[in-house]
Amino acid sequence: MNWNTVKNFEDITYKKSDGIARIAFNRPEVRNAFRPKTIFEMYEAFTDAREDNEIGVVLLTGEGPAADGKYAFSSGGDQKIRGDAGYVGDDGIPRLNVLDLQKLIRSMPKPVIALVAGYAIGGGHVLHVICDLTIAADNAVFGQTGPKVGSFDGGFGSSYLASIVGQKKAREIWYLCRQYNAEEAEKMGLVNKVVPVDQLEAEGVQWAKEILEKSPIAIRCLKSAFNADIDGQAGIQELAGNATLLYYMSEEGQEGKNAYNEKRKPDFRKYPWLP
Ligand SMILES: CC(C)(COP(=O)(O)OP(=O)(O)OC[C@H]1O[C@@H](n2cnc3c(N)ncnc32)[C@H](O)[C@@H]1OP(=O)(O)O)[C@@H](O)C(=O)NCCC(=O)NCCSC(=O)CCC(=O)c1ccccc1C(=O)O
Repeated sequence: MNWNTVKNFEDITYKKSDGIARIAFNRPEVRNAFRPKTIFEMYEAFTDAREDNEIGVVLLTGEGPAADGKYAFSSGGDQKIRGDAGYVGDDGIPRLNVLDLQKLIRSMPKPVIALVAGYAIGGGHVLHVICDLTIAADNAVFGQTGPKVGSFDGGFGSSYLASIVGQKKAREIWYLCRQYNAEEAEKMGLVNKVVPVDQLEAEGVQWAKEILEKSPIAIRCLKSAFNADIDGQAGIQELAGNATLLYYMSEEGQEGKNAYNEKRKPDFRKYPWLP
């Protein structure tokens, strides 16, 4: 892929090519742990990818390997800058802003594919769970550490995880804080495919290209439909937003707007009441 850098950030890399955005954690020396700045940069890149009409799929990954040869997707919140009420950045304010990123990935109307090489641990694990699809390298390691380090994710990180791997397995993952290899992850339905680490990006690009051949509106409606059942009112809002979008695009919907602007009564009688 001939990636073009969109913008130079400190904690992430952000590139685009041919309908695909590639966003990566870039703190390999701490296994791509994230601090508030990392998440602000991620949020900016994801927002740009969402707004760009040319982009249909986002790949989320981690730069690596580190100097010691090890890979990481992300090891979660940076414990070295964790204060008494959250992760503390240069402004001294404690935050859990990864929750905003989770919501953006979940609700943006484009598929996000996690490409996991090495560790996907803690809040890093939760982020791959939230992505639409996950492709793992054969060296990938998955797990939650919350109850070991004084943290937990009672939102998507537990309930959505349980809807993927089942209640028993999700409780095992959180209560025992074990690590699972790529083969085990594939067996429990946590990842879509496992490939050799040197083929990870090519595989992700191939999956993205296959999606790009499909109908954008069909894919966005499917994403919100898959989300709707466990996202409550927010899920219904997303799904209904797509119905409104399609209605706006119809002649019937436009008749209402045109009649208002032309100061006349709308003529909806010409549209059928379909069975
Ligand atoms: C990932 C490991 C298993 C890798 O082990 P190993 O290969 O042996 O490497 P190390 O020598 O341990 O690490 C190398 C180097 O990196 C530093 N480092 C690694 N991870 C972190 C980290 N998370 N924070 C800070 N620094 C890290 C490590 O200290 C080493 O540097 P030195 O200079 O040599 O010290 C292993 O590293 C490991 O277990 N890491 C910790 C994993 C972890 O516990 N992560 C935090 C989980 S909690 C969390 O992520 C909360 C997230 C959150 O914000 C949240 C809040 C509210 C609701 C939901 C969430 C959410 O979950 O998203």
